[in-house]
Amino acid sequence: MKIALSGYGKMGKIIEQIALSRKHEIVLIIDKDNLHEFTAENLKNADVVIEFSTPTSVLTNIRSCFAADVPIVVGTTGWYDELSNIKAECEAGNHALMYGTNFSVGVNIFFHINRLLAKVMNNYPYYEAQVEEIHHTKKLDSPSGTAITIAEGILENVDNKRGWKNVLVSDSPNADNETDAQAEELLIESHRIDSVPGTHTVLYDSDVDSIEFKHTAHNRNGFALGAVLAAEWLQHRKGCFPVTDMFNF
Ligand SMILES: NC(=O)C1=CN([C@@H]2O[C@H](COP(=O)(O)OP(=O)(O)OC[C@H]3O[C@@H](n4cnc5c(N)ncnc54)[C@H](OP(=O)(O)O)[C@@H]3O)[C@@H](O)[C@H]2O)C=CC1
Ligand SMILES: O=C(O)C1=N[C@H](C(=O)O)C[C@H](O)C1
Repeated sequence: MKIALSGYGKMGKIIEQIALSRKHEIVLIIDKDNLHEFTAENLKNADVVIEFSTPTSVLTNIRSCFAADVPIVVGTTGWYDELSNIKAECEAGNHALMYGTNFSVGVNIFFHINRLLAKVMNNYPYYEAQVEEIHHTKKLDSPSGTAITIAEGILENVDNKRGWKNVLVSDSPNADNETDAQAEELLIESHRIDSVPGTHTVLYDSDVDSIEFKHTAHNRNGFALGAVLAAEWLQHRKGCFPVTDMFNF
């Protein structure tokens, strides 16, 4: 498969290595310094684009792929307010797009079990639910896209929470990390610590005990492999697909 990379940062570079190891070819690499090469003419050489750039550039890049009618796998987070518009444009133009806050197989298993666990916990409302995410200090968005997906999985299955509220916790000893979250809001606590690839925890806390459900990424390889698997899955399809469509849970 001929792959174009949109975004050649931490993820783009690992995706390149994994794609090559799976015998794919990288035919175009777009990053901030060569955006003028993101043209329909250049995209003609690609079977699929894998997009891991920034929340402010992703929408333009998706639309460039639609204009060139090349399938696109979007890993970039922080743009989901626009998802319904992008879905409509994708379907109206008969294009192909797969999106996901997290492409790793382990996290997608976690998403599935998180929903099942929330269904069980709905019978025990004296457990207070909370989501916690820890990422590296270079991360641009907060909360993480993954934490939002986890929160949505809980909110769809419990009756005592309506919407989520994020607090970006400073780990400095003098910080005031108070939150004005209402009882019916699900709290998502974000922490930024040097070089953490991504840790997500769901907590259910009561007066007598707590239950913790946690996913820890040891590195970025799982995200990158998932993105390449998504490109292989999407290549000959049309439509707008969430990454969950790739799994049979
Ligand atoms: N869905 C998933 O499984 C995962 C999603 N992510 C998400 O992927 C995104 C990228 O993550 P990561 O690689 O760590 O971030 P990086 O900051 O390391 O990489 C982003 C790259 O995109 C470049 N860039 C800036 N503007 C454009 C543009 N207009 N078009 C193309 N590229 C551009 C940046 O250049 P410059 O640095 O010069 O600005 C940078 O090289 C984030 O949104 C992150 O949350 C990350 C991991 C897994
Ligand atoms: O920016 C990152 O690094 C990550 N972003 C994704 C997110 O926002 O959930 C996925 C992963 O956790 C790493």
